[in-house]
Order: sequence, then structure tokens, then C-alpha cells
Amino acid sequence: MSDGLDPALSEALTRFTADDGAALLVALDFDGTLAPLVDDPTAARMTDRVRAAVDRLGALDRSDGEASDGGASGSGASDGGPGPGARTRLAFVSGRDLEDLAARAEPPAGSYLVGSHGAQTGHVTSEGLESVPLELSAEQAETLSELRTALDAAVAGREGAWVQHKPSAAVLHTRLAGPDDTTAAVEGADAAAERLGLEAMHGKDVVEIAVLHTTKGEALDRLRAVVGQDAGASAVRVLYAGDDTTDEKAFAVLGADDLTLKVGDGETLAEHRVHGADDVADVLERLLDGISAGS
Ligand SMILES: O=P(O)(O)OC[C@H]1O[C@H](O[C@H]2O[C@H](CO)[C@@H](O)[C@H](O)[C@H]2O)[C@H](O)[C@@H](O)[C@@H]1O
Repeated sequence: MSDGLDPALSEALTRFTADDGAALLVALDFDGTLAPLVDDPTAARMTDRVRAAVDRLGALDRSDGEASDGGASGSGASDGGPGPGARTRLAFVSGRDLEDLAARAEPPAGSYLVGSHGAQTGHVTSEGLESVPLELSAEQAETLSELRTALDAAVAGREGAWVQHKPSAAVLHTRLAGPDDTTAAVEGADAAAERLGLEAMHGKDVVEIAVLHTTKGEALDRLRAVVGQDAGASAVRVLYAGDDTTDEKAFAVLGADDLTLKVGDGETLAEHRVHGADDVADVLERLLDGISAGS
């Protein structure tokens, strides 16, 4: 293959796009995977090449077997039915609050969304975002309030450290803080989590503490079932790409027929690795070629 990808990854993509009747779920983490990390989370955006590839995948979804993508959705399935393009679904799986994810990712119609590491789910239709409201019990709401107070105290006087508030979590951000302020703020966040009986998830310059226990892995398991039903397929193969510690929970639930892609450095359960967002664009473009070929 002369697509510039690692040969093992290229072969895995060929197997992944085999036209055998399985549905394909292309599930993508957002920050650090599609959008390079930046200091201000509201400024994160996909690179132009990632945007273009994502939009092409979204066009496959919308086409429902009638290729609106210059024929890229394919038509020659081995069973005589619609090709793999019609059975491909796109999902964004993020730690972000669902509305925030939708605003940043501008997902094409047909996309599935998972926010807050699985606590929120949504589906983008031609009418807009349909989502399941997130509800906290009175006890969870009280715990979240205490958590917010504790994290706000942990960053008080610590330059560059700040707290992001989400519907079921609070996140300590330290990207802009110096080493001493980072250490002190992280210790404060960890102590708050322990006192409240919550898990502190350590990501890239963040400590995220949620009052609902969910993981991207649990969300992917649910999404696989939803996509199988939606696409009318008994088997669903999942391609998952992610860069951070919470993405390991997604890699952990995937199997030999799925394709796992770690973006960047660090230990991982993923089988394949690329360096950054534009490498992810290469993978998505190669995926689209495979779907188009119906190989
Ligand atoms: O699951 P993800 O889509 O990767 O979201 C995880 C967290 O992403 C955001 O934080 C990260 O990206 C920021 C913008 O590039 C960066 O400033 C921060 O250091 C990164 O950790 C987001 O702000 C968090 O709420 C998400 O949980």
C-alpha cells in the first residue's frame, strides 16, 4: 500500500472495511484526537483535513445507501444489499458536556454523540441534536455542589489553575499553571474526591471528578447495540481512536475484529498508534477509500 500508513494499520483497515454485511461504527474521541490540544477548551477545533474526512463520513451516513458522496458509499455488498457505506455510522465520544461537544465538533447529521464520558448521549438529526436529559438524584446533586466548592477552593490563589463545571462533574485544569501550583491543586482535587467517595480521573492537564460512574467503554458497548439495530446488521465492527487515559476504557472493551488507534505517546491497550490529528485524517481517508472499494 502506498498510503503512507504503517503496513499493519493499513492491513487492519482493509480487514475492517471488508464488505461482509457487518455495520461499521467509527467512534472518535474529540480533544487530542480530532482537535489538537489548546489552552482554551472553547477554542478547540478539528484540523481542516480531519473536518473534511469527518464530513465525508457524515455524508455516507446521510446517504442511507444512496451515495451522495461521489459514489464513496459503495453499492456492491457480497449479499446483494447496500454496501458498507450505508452501514457505516459515525460517533463522537468525549468527556465534554454534550452541548459543548456538539458546538465544538459540529457533527454531521446522522452522528451519534456521547458526552461526559458516557453520562450523556445524543443523536444528530436533520432537525438538530436529540439528547437524553441527564438527571441527578438529590444526593448526587448535593455531592456535585460539594465537589464544586472543594475544587474552587483547591484552585484559589493558584495562578493558571481553574475549574470547569459540567452537568455531572467538575474538572480541574492545570495546563496554564506552574509545577508547584499544579501539584497543590491536584492534591486538593484528589483529596476532595477521596472525601466524597468519588473517582479522580487524571487526564492531560486535567483531573476530572464525576458524581455519576460511567466510562467510554460502557458507552461504546451500548452504542454498538444501537448501531447494529439502526443499520440492520447482526455484527458491528468498531474503530475507536483516542489519545487520553479515559480512552483506554474504550480500548478495553474492543475485540479482535475491532480497530483500536492510540493518538500520541503513552502506554495503551490499543493495537495501532499514530502521532496526531492529521494522521487520524490519513486513517479516515484510507477508511473512506476502503468503504468506497467495498473491499
Ligand atoms: O474525551 P475528550 O474529547 O478528549 O475530552 C476530554 C477533556 O477534553 C478537554 O480538555 C482537554 O482539551 C483542552 C482543549 O484542548 C485542553 O485545554 C485540556 O488540557 C485537555 O485535557 C475538556 O476541557 C474536558 O472537559 C474534557 O473532559
